[in-house]
Amino acid sequence: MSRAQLIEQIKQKKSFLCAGLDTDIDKIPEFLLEYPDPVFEFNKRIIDATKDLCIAYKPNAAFYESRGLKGLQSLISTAQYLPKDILSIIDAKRGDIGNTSDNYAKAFFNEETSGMSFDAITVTPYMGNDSVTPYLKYEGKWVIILALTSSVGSQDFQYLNTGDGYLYETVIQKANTWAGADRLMFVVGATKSTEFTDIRKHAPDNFLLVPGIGAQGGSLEDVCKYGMTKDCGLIVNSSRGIIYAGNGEDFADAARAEALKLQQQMQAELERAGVI
Ligand SMILES: O=C(O)c1cc(=O)[nH]c(=O)n1[C@@H]1O[C@H](COP(=O)(O)O)[C@@H](O)[C@H]1O
Repeated sequence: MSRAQLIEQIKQKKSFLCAGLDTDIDKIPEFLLEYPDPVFEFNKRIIDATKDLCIAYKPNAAFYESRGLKGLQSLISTAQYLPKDILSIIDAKRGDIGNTSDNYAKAFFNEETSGMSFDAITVTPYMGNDSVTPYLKYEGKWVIILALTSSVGSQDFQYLNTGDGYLYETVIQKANTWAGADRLMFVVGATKSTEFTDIRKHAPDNFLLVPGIGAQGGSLEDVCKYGMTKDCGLIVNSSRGIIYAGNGEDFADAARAEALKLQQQMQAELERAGVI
């Protein structure tokens, strides 16, 4: 998906909401366990109920890989079911030497070999340039680099002072020499809202994938105040807050109600910033 198509989706839906499909088989409503693939059935109903409100979906690979072959099948079915006009992000947080990254890229971007063709992948920057460029060989696909995460452990490395600012700032500056804002995004946790001003100095045009609202305590209002650009520039994720909003037969309606609340707040922020 191109940057222009992403921005068009945001304007059309008046939303920059990403629903995180962190689907845990132990947390889904019990009646779904009778279906041949309960996790896919859950995802399918969540997608159907929220697709007019979301501009992205982000399955987190861990929740699928932990179930072995069955989990992989749920992920492949989900990847194939996701609407083509909505940004699909595989949250895999990969990072390795070039030929290994080539294979991670094949796994998530090459439908012919793996059955999956996501639009974007989350990548850790620790191994540098040659660990990231293999993903960029795929025309039209996005790399989303971890910059400043929502985790408490972000203090351990990301805030190390390099003598020229924090390490996360170096990550953003360096990565922006590998590709443009039409191919690269950065992950910045919603719990880091005051740092968004700094981040925008290094990444004025990049879209930022922002997890950490809801369950992790980040504020949507602050993220928008410090991080929104004229093109919106934000994709804000909520996983547990949406998908586990309900636990009965009507779980998809409950998920929709939560997504709608977020979309309405997002619409107000987009109007305030003059994006729409
Ligand atoms: O890359 C991510 O998406 C990510 C980065 C980060 O800094 N913090 C973070 O929570 N995430 C992911 O975002 C999702 C957050 O889920 P909830 O806290 O349930 O909304 C999970 O899939 C996390 O793995």
